[in-house]
Amino acid sequence: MRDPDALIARAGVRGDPDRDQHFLVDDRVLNRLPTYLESEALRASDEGCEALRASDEGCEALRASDEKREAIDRTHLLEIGGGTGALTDRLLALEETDEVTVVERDPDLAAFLREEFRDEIDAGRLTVIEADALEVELPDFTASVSNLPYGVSSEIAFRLLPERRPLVLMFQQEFAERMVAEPGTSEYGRLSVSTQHYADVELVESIPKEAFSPPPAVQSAVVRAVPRPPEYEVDDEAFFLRFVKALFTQRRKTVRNAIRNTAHISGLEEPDAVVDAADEELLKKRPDSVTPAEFAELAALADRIGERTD
Ligand SMILES: C[S@@+](CC[C@H](N)C(=O)[O-])C[C@H]1O[C@@H](n2cnc3c(N)ncnc32)[C@H](O)[C@@H]1O
Repeated sequence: MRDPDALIARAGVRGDPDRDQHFLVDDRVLNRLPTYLESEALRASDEGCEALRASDEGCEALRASDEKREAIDRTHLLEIGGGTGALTDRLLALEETDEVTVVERDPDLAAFLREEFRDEIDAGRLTVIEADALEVELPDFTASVSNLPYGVSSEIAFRLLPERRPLVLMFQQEFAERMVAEPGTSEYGRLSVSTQHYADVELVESIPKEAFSPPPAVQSAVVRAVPRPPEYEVDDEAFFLRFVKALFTQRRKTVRNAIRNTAHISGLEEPDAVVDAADEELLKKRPDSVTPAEFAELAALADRIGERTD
């Protein structure tokens, strides 16, 4: 494996925090990141699963995870923000990976990646795209592992999640906690509902600042997202997400008042008609204790009888 500090030295750069450049320099973290495309039990088995095998429950989990491993297609990995290529190198080393595509906005870093990985590019295993990840046409990737530029991590995540591919993404810790939060917690909000609409998400590891050069201001965390259909029906996804956004602008209010007060955001002409028809128990709740399925139920009702303006 290429040494991350040596890559930075060869590139002759210093990460610029103003351009979201915090390079991973901890080998153990770099080596672990691609393994999050596998389940916990499987990773444990790779690290020596004797203890796991000793318990029936563990062996059951191991069998289940073997099935999951089959299901995750790692043939074409996408990395957003290649930097000096330390993670790229680990992705290229994966047995099942035929192809890696890296998107890097910084022209100097993109040029360095092309030089450093010339053999892999010539072999057709690596493509370096110099572009803004918010604008580039995404390739037909099967999964993504990325240490995201924090300034635009939300926008990038919501470009990737609708692609419905397995994702292993690094975020700021607090953002990651909000993505995976459960109803009834202080972290639960629009971000949790929107994220969990697309995937089962899990915060798999917190990463200290010292794992990066230069260190960011706050701790980071890795989120694994495995796509699945939501457990509820949504006819109009854009309206569902807008309705959730609207209600969470009033997270301290009851759902009843939140529906009435946010018609300018949700686009409902007749919010009172929705309130009159909705379940009383649900109307008494506050948005931060409403489950995604309950939001979907309310959004479907609003869509049917709320007379949308759009
Ligand atoms: C946190 S660093 C990660 C670098 C490398 N993958 C690593 O783990 O060491 C984020 C990288 O994204 C790049 N970047 C910042 N904004 C970007 C954007 N909008 N589109 C693509 N790349 C971007 C930065 O230049 C930087 O190289």
